[in-house]
Amino acid sequence: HSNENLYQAKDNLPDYSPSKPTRYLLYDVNPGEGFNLRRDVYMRVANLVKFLNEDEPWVLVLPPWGRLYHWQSHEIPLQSKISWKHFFDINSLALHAPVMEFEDYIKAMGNKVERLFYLQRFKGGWTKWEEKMEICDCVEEPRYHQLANGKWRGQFFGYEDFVADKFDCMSTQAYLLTFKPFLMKNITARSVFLDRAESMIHGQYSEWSREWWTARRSMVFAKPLRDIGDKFRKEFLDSDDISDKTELEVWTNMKRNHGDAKGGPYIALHFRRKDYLYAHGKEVPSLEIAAKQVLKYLKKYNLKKLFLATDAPNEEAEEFMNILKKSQIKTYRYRPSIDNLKELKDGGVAIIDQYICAHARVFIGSYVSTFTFRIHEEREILGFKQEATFNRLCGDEEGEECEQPTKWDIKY
Ligand SMILES: C[C@@H]1O[C@H](OP(=O)(O)OP(=O)(O)OC[C@H]2O[C@@H](n3cnc4c(=O)[nH]c(N)nc43)[C@H](O)[C@@H]2O)[C@@H](O)[C@H](O)[C@@H]1O
Repeated sequence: HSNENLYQAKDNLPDYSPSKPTRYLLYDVNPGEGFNLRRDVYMRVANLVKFLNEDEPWVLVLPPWGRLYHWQSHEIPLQSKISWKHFFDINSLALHAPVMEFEDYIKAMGNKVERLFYLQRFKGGWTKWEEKMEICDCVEEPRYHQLANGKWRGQFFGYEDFVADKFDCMSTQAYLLTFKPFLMKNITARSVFLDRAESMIHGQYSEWSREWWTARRSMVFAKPLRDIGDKFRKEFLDSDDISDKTELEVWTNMKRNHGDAKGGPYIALHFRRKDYLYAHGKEVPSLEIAAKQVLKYLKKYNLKKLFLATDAPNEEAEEFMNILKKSQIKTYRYRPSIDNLKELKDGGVAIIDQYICAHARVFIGSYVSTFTFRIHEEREILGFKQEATFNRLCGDEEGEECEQPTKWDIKY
């Protein structure tokens, strides 16, 4: 492992037998999926690589970010080929499983992968759950095509020269651990690409939540994004880690109890709008009713400031803030300049929003939004009381007593 671009925590890795060369696992996700579901898929693939490393040296190649449906800022150039270090702290990821950026993989192994598998369902679906996987005909038209030279081309994150030597569709209905014997025994390729990796199932959550949380805890946000979040907290929200009791440690040493964290003197709201109005209309309140609910929380916790994270168009956000203003509530939003936006990109801004939400005294989220879920988890890691975290806005028709989010306990 002399490659300096391979981030790995040395004391986290077993002694490899020198006879086993490093193998590489690459993956991608259904193009329609958003940023925060992709983060969940990462946790599964990272755990697969972690378990592979118990027997063989494997490195997880991080799929570049880009071309996500929700990244709609047109003021900045096409957002693609963004490396992971832009959003996450790579050294923290590497304390969980060996990882490397895609660009570094290309430098080491060239513009190709040996085997490419397109994960798909079984034809005809299933009636009873049983674990199985099988290389077979493609159920749907795959998003890869063969070139005259026999190699396979596909989207590959916008890397136009990248190819696969061999392509197969593979029907799977399996937990991630079942992929381990397949990768170790059934195939010998040094590099393997799993597309549609979201179909890989983590494992039964009750038994597996510790493993899931370990991977989750390693997903620390990149330092420059945390710094911007901290600056905003200090400047506008009277919030800092010492008074809020939210100091970060290296995640492997960090273990907090519910109630250890206090949070800054503000309430944070993640108000998902746009496509959510169509996808979950019943559970998304009108601006008026949302403001009413927020006021109730502010009163209950005796707070005056609201931090608003939202994907709403600007005019809609302004309208919402004006409603609250009538009740003397000042609402803050993180709004980067165009230059900052160019640097941070939509994904960086989303993370700063999540980071600030994670540090609030009380958080209110949006119904079944993975953006909200990742904030819940961040707050579990920091050690907030659960009643300060697992709250959501209720839809107008649902009434104020609507069912609140499931408490997703951190496990160490
Ligand atoms: C309806 C479904 O919603 C699912 O989204 P959901 O789980 O909320 O969460 P995500 O998968 O992250 O997708 C939502 C995206 O919208 C932007 N976004 C949403 N809320 C905010 C916010 O408060 N601040 C900022 N800065 N950006 C926000 C951001 O780019 C984020 O990644 C999608 O994954 C599905 O594909 C589908 O569209």
